[in-house]
Amino acid sequence: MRETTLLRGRPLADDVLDDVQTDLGTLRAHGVRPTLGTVLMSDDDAAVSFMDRKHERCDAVGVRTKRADLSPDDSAAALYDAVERLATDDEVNALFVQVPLPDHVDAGAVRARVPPAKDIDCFAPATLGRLVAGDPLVVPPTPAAVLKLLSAYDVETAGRDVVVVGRTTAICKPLANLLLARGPDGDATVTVCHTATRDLAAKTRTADILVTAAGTPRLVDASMVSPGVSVVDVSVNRVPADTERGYELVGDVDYERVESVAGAITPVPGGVGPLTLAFVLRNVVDVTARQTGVDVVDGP
Ligand SMILES: Nc1nc(=O)c2c([nH]1)NC[C@@H]1CN(c3ccc(C(=O)N[C@@H](CCC(=O)O)C(=O)O)cc3)C=[N+]21
Repeated sequence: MRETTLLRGRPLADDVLDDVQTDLGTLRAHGVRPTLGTVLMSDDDAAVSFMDRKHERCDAVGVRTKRADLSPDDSAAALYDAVERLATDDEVNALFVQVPLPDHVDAGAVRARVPPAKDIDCFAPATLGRLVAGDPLVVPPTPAAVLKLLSAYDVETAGRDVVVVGRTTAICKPLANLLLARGPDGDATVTVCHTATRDLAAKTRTADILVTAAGTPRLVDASMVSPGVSVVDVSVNRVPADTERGYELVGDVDYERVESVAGAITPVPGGVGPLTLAFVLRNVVDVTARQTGVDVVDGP
């Protein structure tokens, strides 16, 4: 009987957070306590909950936070102001703008206001550009989580065919570029699929490694993958269900059916999600260390 490897994110997240704690201790010894500024412009339950979780995590490890929450009906100018305030606040080391933003705001105008030195998500054009150029200042939390899962479970990327389903600037574009880069965690042949892709199944079947970040429950069924594929399901979709919370969390992959075909697969929840959160903290520590000139273990 072939065993499918479960690509669990939680134990890896604990390891990342252990290092973060060590490095926060080092920063404290130098009189530095990082502050994360966050911006949210959504009243979607999942978006608010992700933001709450980030702040809880920061509180738990002693990272200060400044939180700007806006209503999706607020003006674009109110958003630019909120970003500008955190960008120019000397107490704020790290800045995180949660996406998606409402359609009536110019995302480019928001990106332009994020100082590269405070950027933990490659949200500013300069930090995303550096990543694409092969010289990243930071690696965004979700792509970092995907690469960590692959390397920790010895899923080789070099020379292998990776199919990414989704084309977001926050996740898929940086991830595809990192997988494409020369060197460890890279050297892959990368195909990026999206809503206009013809015959998605024909593409996903070519994958040695399939990464889904489309936000569409049950998009990928067992007929769409080849035996032995390593599946990293990034999406954490809430679907209505007869549970206490009124919903359950599922990825883009039909887990029950695909699991029996795959060689390795992430659980949802408990896969990429917890590790993403840990890398938010990792990046807060790294940008703070860089700004203050303190050497930390995993620093830049
Ligand atoms: N600029 C930006 N960067 C992001 O990385 C980003 C974003 N915007 N917007 C919103 C989405 C959502 N997201 C999640 C991260 C972790 C969990 C997570 O930890 N999920 C747990 C379960 C959570 C639960 O139980 O509700 C898990 O997968 O095990 C969920 C969702 C990051 N996002």
